[in-house]
Amino acid sequence: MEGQFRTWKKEKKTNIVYDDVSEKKKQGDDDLVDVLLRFQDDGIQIPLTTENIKAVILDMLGGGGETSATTVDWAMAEMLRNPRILEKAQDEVRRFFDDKGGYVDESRIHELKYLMSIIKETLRLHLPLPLLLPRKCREKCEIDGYEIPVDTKIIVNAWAINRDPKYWRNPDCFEPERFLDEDLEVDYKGNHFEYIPFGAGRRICPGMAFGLANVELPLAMFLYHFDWKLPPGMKHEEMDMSESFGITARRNGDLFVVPVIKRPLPPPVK
Ligand code: HEM
Repeated sequence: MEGQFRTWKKEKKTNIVYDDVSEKKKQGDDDLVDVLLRFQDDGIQIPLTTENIKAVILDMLGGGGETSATTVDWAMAEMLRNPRILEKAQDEVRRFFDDKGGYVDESRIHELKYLMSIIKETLRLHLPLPLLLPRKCREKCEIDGYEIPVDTKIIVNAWAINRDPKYWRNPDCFEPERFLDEDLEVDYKGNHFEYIPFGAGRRICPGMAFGLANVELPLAMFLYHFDWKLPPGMKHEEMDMSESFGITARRNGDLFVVPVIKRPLPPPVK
């Protein structure tokens, strides 16, 4: 960021940044950085350094962007591979938002039970951080007869847990319906150790609500406004669903799809 800033300075482009900031100030339009800087100025109980602010922004971009984007990509890929699921999800989303004048927004999005179950199933099979994050053990403990000394680095294989046949019927199949079953009460909050896409306990992902919103809204919009087709010659049952290794477990290769507009954006409300 600082490098970019220097380049801008050389090119005398910093005015763009300052103009934008002062324009926003005029409009009283605060973003996250404005709020954090205000906390810094006002002096809260815990001092907030500029380094802290930079770290928060880095966490937001690093932790938040790739994880949500990977989830949207996997959900779309799974639906395209399973046209029955895609059609059922589109029916639900279109019925719901047609009644609201064609505006897809977040209010009451959680009433879309089938879409929510697709997202849950996507995060069961394709959790973006399959090994969560490495942690250090603070106290000596014993797990399954193994003694774990203090300071041992712990890696939790959440990928394997989320596919364990002891807890999941047809564990490797993409079956969103399993989450509609009222007997299967699992949520994201780390209360059910057989399902931990966001981790669990005091180090559970702090961006969970934001991350889910970043997945729910784009998917609802994609499904509502467009029909989706695979490029000519590609068969849905032949799609490559293998994973690659990186910051997150993305699909191997990019997803190529052909969107067909079905419901254009309605004119803005005056
Ligand atoms: C679908 C979206 C997301 C998924 C699946 C996800 C998943 C995870 C997982 C599995 C962990 C490790 C938890 C553990 O070790 O027990 C984690 C940690 C973290 N996540 Fe997320 N995350 C998502 C979105 C976000 C967003 C949007 C943000 C920020 C805006 C974020 C910020 C963080 C941070 C800062 C940590 C480290 C927390 C700590 O070490 O105490 N995540 N996330």
